[in-house]
This record gives sequence, structure tokens and C-alpha cells, in this order.
Amino acid sequence: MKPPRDFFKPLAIGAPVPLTSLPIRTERMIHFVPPHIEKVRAKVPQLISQVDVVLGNLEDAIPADAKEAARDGFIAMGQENDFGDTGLWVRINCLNSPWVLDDLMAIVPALKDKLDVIMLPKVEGAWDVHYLDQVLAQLEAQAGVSKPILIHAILETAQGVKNVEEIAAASPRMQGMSLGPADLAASRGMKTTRVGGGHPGYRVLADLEGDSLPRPAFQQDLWHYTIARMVDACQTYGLKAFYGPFGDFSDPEACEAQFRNAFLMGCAGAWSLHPSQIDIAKRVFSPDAEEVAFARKILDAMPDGTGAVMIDGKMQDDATWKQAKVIVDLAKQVAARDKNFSEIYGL
Ligand SMILES: CC(C)(COP(=O)(O)OP(=O)(O)OC[C@H]1O[C@@H](n2cnc3c(N)ncnc32)[C@H](O)[C@@H]1OP(=O)(O)O)[C@@H](O)C(=O)NCCC(=O)NCCSC(=O)C[C@](C)(O)C(=O)O
Ligand SMILES: [Mg+2]
Repeated sequence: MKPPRDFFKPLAIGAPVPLTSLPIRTERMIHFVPPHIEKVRAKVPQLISQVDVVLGNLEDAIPADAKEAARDGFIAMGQENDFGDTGLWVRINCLNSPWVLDDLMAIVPALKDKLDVIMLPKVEGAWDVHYLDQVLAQLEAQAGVSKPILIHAILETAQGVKNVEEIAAASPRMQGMSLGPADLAASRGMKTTRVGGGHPGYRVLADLEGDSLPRPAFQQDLWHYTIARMVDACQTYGLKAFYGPFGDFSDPEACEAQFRNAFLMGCAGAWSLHPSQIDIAKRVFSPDAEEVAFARKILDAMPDGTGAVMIDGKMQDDATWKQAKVIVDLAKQVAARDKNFSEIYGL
């Protein structure tokens, strides 16, 4: 089905022309900064060289009486720093909040082309994206912004998951989506207070064999269905899917497992909420060196990407060539940005 004729037309006279495809960027982690905390904001200059995206958070986790300080703090950190090819994103308040209009009216003219992405919380359907799309076009035209500010939706309500495909298709500004496990759990009535990861109560039991006790039990992944829905919707419309927060900072192993599940299922990155999670995301969302080496063998053995060959006893064909290309393209992006990986991959 073709997009409507005006899908790529600016929504306001003077607004920048929408993109027809996403810029190629390495976004292994979206690092959350609470901009109202001066001590953390002061770390932004060093964070810029450590992470792929710096995000100023204005929504949940910012106390109601600090919303203005967070907005002003974000504008200051955006104006005071040169982000180079590190992304500068902001999570604005919800569209039904008393703060969101001031967020948009203050940030767009203050940061103009420096702002890459606006993360929109609690997206329920395409209508939320349409609203932000139109307001951004008007603010961009008024402020003389020359490149379109992109939108990243958080998938964190039951209705949002029901509408995930229409959200992905709602605007040329759509850059991607993140799974928001805390609000989604509350919205669905899930019985967990954890922020991401597994739950010991969500498991399946092996059949009872004789009277051998205890019966083997296998913990299952609470987020598998939602991540798969999000990845399918994002990939269909050329967006990037992300895993969101992992709240237990004291359990880096479980954080890595959750990130790796998301990576293997097609996610491009995850959120880092604390410095201790940056390297976990870097390790997980940069392709494994052996996978890259094997993928390069496949591409070398099938230069035009067609046919069938055997490599190390495994059949390779057009489909595995495409899988190999995903891995090698990502490795090239990471190597271009992260010289450690350039040496590891030999790229
Ligand atoms: C939790 C907090 C208060 C613990 O902050 P702390 O200072 O108490 O922690 P710490 O371990 O004592 O900090 C150690 C050092 O790291 C620094 N530090 C600490 N955090 C950061 C950071 N993010 N970036 C850079 N530096 C940081 C901190 O300043 C300190 O520096 P120092 O050694 O010089 O004293 C702090 O880490 C924080 O605010 N993190 C962000 C939390 C956040 O944004 N939560 C919302 C996203 S999740 C969500 O919204 C859900 C979702 C999607 O909506 C849904 O599922 O529904
Ligand atoms: Mg939330």
C-alpha cells in the first residue's frame, strides 16, 4: 500500500522537508540524564565520548516540582556542549501533562538543529504522533529549524501495543520505539513491580517423572511477545526498535541477559540509566567478533548474495547472506564510531 501523496510534505509552511529514510547512526545505548541534577549534568561533556545518545529526561523520575529545572537544565546542556556525532535526544512530558507545551515551546527554538529526537512517552495510537508531528512542524517553521526533529515512541501501554503498527507508520518523523516495561506492566495489570527482566513466578514445569522432586522449572521471558510485535512493526516501516530500562542496577548479569534477548530479537539498542549500564549495552549491542568474522566469510563466498555454499559445514544461501549483511553493516557502523571495535573486527 503506497503512503498518501502528501505523506512526505512538510506539515507547516517553512518547516523542513520530512526525511524519506532514517540517517545511519549507531545507537547502541540511549543514556538517560536527569537534567535538574547539576552534578550529573556536569558529566555530559565526558558522557558524549562514552555513549551513542545522550537523552535529557523531563518525564517520569523527575519530581513535579523540578520539571522547570529539568527543562532549563536540558536546554543548558544542549546549548553548552558540542555533541558531534553523538545523538542529543529529550524525553518530553506526556501529552496530557501540564508541562508538555512549555517543554516544546522552550526547547525547539532554544536548540533548533542540535536536537535530533524527541522521545514521546505513553503513546496510545497514531493520533498522538500526528499531534506532535504537526506542532513540531509549526515550531520548526517559526524557529527556522533546517532538519526535521524525529520522534521516538515509548511502547508502554496496552493500547499502544494494540496499535503498534499504526504508530510506526504514523509519520516520516518516526525514528523508532522503545519498550517501557514499568508503565506497560501497570497498564496491563501485570503483577510485577520490577522494571524489565524476568520474574521467578513466570515459568513452566517439566512433567513429573515418577516421584523425582523438585520438578525442573524453566523461567520464561515476560517481554518476548511485546518485543517481537515492536520489532516487526519497526522493521516493516524502516524504524529502529529498542529495549528500554532495566531498573535493578545491582544485577548487571540480569541486565545483560535482558539486553541480549532484545539484541537477538532484532533490537538496535537499549537504555542506560546509570554509568554502570553503558558498557553492558556497548558489549551486547555491538555484534560479536566471531559472528562478524563468520558473516564476512559468507559475504566473501557469495559476492552477489545469491546461490548456496557450505561454510564450516553450514549451508549458506540468499537468506543467510542477508543476515550476514545486517551483522557486517552494523559492525562497520560501530567500528567507524568506536576504535576499540575497529581493531576487534579488523574493519
Ligand atoms: C537512579 C539515580 C538517581 C541514581 O543516582 P545516584 O547518584 O544515587 O547513583 P550512584 O550509584 O550513587 O551514582 C554513582 C555516580 O554516577 C553518577 N550518575 C548516576 N546516575 C547517572 C546518570 N544517569 N548519568 C551519568 N552519571 C550518573 C552519580 O552522579 C555518581 O557520580 P559521582 O561518582 O561523581 O558521585 C540516577 O542514576 C538516575 O537518575 N538515573 C536515571 C533514572 C531515570 O531516568 N529513570 C527514568 C527512566 S526509566 C522509566 O521511565 C520507565 C519507563 C520506560 O517509563 C517505563 O517502563 O514505564
Ligand atoms: Mg513509563
